[in-house]
Amino acid sequence: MAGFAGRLARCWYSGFLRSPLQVPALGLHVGGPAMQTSQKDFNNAVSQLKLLKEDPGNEVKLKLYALYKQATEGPCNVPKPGMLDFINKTKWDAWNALGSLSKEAARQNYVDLVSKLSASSESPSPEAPAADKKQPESDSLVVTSGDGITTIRLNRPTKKNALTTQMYHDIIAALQAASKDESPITVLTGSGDYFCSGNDLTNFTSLPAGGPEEMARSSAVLLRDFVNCFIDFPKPLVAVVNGPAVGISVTILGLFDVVYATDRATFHTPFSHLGQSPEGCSSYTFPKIMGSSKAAEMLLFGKKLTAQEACAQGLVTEVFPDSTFQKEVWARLKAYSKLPPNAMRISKQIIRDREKEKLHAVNAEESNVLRERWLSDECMNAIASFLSRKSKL
Ligand SMILES: CCCC/C=C/CC(=O)SCCNC(=O)CCNC(=O)[C@H](O)C(C)(C)COP(=O)(O)OP(=O)(O)OC[C@H]1O[C@@H](n2cnc3c(N)ncnc32)[C@H](O)[C@@H]1OP(=O)(O)O
Repeated sequence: MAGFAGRLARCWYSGFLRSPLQVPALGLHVGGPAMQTSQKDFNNAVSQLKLLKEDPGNEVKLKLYALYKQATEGPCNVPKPGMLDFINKTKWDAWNALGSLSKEAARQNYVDLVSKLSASSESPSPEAPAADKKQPESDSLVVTSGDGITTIRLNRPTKKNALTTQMYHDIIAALQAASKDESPITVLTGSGDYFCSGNDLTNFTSLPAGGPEEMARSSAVLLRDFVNCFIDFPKPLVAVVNGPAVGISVTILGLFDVVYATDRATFHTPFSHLGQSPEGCSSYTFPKIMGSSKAAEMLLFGKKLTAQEACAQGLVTEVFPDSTFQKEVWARLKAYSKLPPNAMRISKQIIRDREKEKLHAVNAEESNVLRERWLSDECMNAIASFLSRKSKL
């Protein structure tokens, strides 16, 4: 795993797994023979955890961390980390939530959990779709060309195609390449049941050396560069919205030429819930597309639209039944891709050029405002709450 995704994974692993795996289980007060057995089982479980074939996910890792601390040190006895220290605060919350659970009970729970994980990693669930298992995390973006269409596919179905920092960079590179390639049409779509769940909220957990301010500054630059690519994209750009869309994956739709959606799709911009503010030029494009009060209901109050509502309000071009969505949409796009490419480009240029300067100014302003928002208590609390599994949209 490379780049930011790799750093992020290391960060979570070092946070949640290093203690149970690498710290020897010292300091346990071993009493009678029953407790010795428990101590031995616990040590075995600590070793067994290293052999797991699959990453158990952050929620489970957090549970393991808390039980390990409780089993080895007893009830949480360290000061609560500051609000900006997301990882350590989340870990502290999990440990503290175990209250006065005895060391013995924590050891037992830890052993039970590891044994459950070992059993399920040996016999994978028959219901799990084979495609999911084949998708390595490093292939988070897949770009293909054929039939006159370049397709940029978000490919993190197990995370609902949430956008990692690496993916923003990869999408920028893919759009730059697509703007110069042979295909007359470019498509953005998603793998699995979601189009995209927006910004990956764990992007904010790996603080750079410059601290939260540097994290906010570099994220604002990345956001601005990312959205600029959509503003400047010179060819017909089509969104094939294969499922629910959240956050930035909704706002950028205002910069697409055409948006096709399955009737399963929903469109959700919960910026206030997250202590954030609109991006993707939506503070300008949404009121223009759907009128100011409908836009306000989405951008201020986080109203989630169905595909039909989004279509009625002009954000979506056409809605298709989910059962025929892929077949109908791709057949139509293949036909459109045979139209004269220069005529399509020039028509897009006339439409877009009138707006370009304004869109760049809006993008720069939205990115600056978000830079401040990301440092606010409202935003920090919302992210910490999602990461500690206390909230979901
Ligand atoms: C640098 C540029 C910054 C631009 C800023 C943009 C702003 C935004 O985009 S705001 C929108 C941010 N997105 C969210 O707040 C969505 C958070 N996710 C959810 O509320 C839910 O996951 C869901 C409603 C999207 C789906 O719920 P469901 O029950 O169907 O599935 P889950 O079990 O929750 O998800 C599966 C898996 O995926 C992980 N995940 C989903 N979305 C995100 C996300 N945005 N960031 C990080 N991780 C996400 C979720 O944690 C699960 O992971 P585990 O299996 O490891 O638990």
